[in-house]
Amino acid sequence: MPANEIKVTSEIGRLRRLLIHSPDGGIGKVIPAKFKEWLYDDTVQLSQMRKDYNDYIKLLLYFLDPEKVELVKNAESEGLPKDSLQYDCYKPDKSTYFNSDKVLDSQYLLSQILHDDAVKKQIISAVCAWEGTGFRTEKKLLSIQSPFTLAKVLITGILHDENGEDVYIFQPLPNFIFTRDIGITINDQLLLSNAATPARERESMLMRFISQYHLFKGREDALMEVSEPGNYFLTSEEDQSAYKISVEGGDVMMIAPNHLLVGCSERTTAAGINEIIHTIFKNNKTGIEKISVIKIPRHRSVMHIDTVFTQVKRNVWVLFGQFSEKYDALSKDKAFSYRHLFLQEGENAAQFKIEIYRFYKPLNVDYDATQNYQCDIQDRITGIESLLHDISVNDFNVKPEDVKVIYSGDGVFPYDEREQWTDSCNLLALKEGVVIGYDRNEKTIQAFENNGFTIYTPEQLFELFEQKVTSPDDLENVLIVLHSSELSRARGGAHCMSCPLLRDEI
Ligand SMILES: NC(=[NH2+])NCCC[C@H](N)C(=O)O
Repeated sequence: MPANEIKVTSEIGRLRRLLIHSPDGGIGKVIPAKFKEWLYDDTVQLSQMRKDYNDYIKLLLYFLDPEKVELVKNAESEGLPKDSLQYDCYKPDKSTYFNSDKVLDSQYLLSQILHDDAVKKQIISAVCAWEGTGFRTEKKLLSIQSPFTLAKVLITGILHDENGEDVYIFQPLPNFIFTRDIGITINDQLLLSNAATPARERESMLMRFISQYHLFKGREDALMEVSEPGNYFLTSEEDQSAYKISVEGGDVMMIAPNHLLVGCSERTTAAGINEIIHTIFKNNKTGIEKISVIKIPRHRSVMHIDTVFTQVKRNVWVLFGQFSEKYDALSKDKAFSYRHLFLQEGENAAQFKIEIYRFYKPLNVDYDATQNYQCDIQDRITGIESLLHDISVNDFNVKPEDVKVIYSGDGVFPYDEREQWTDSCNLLALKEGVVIGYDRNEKTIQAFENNGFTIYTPEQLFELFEQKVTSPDDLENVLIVLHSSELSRARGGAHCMSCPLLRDEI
């Protein structure tokens, strides 16, 4: 596998390379007054979160880069109990960092590109301009010699000053652990995010640099961006809010080689989706021929579609049952311009109304030559289960009677809602049928057991791997449950904490 190979054509093919970010010091500085703005709902005990996240990394290494497992095991056993040094092997700025080319930390990649002086200047000016800092701060940043330290400062916003004290120079990025949201691999192309809120805009910016100067170096034309048109600033405030473009990766799923799912949500706007549809259909290299758009309520509890459902196997899904079509009474079709499609019916989250539309790539049309091409909505799908059935049957050749939907909290109120809130529906597939979730979602876990899945904690699995009782290749129908009391407080699960770069084809 070449060290820079990037290609994803499904949500469940065996995972080979991904981008993550270990919880950094910025998370330990989140304060209640900033919850709303920084998209947190609670403070987090950083030390515990790190321990639980390290299990996640170790698990990823067992599956993706087993040679590095020895390294982290040795480092862990050398450290004294409770000695934080034992965890240094997980930190991208330490000399003992595990440094895998399959489990990549965005902070490490950032430090790599900061070795180049011209890139360093460009990134510092961009970040300082964006954060509105003065020239003094810019000079201070330029004077930091170690790229590893600088990468950390650019992410945490915390500088260790001359007196040895931590000072804020700009806001931290406590959501950078959710690498899912900053970019989406579509075949061998990358769609960059355009964050919905200022709290995450610096993340989008850093990802732009990381992908341009590292992941896609020499292949920059594989990067897709969506942003407002140049004359956007001329439009009225009202139009600006209607045409505002934002796209976050939790709303985009590369579900099958020719099929993309896009959520219209609190974070991804209708105008953003309009741009995605055109950008993707114009780019033949994506291989995408159909795009299904799922409109969910604009509500914090379901900020992206991956908080509502994720795929487990070709024929198995996990879904938040309150969004089941059994609860829906869809209105009759109307004629629409899809740009306004999702804004028509008000944004009353309490209605919890799901709408699904499918767009097909126009055939025999020279997309480039056709300005303002309108692609037709060809299908309207009645609800999420119908969509999931359609994908299993038509994209994966599953027999209709074999499709299974497992519900959050086993579909029982109030567990469905409680567990959806702590990411019961947000699972990451390491391979088909082997997924990572959270241990706190007990009723959902029970539902998985009832459907023939075996449940393991990371420790149990590490033990079984060590004793060679089983191996990542042998596992089938398994839900691995991470300790989650702290991780879940940041409001994202394993799906959010991963940006897949390479998966085997299904
Ligand atoms: N793909 C996801 N569901 N990401 C979850 C992001 C959670 C983060 N606290 C935010 O509000 O932005």
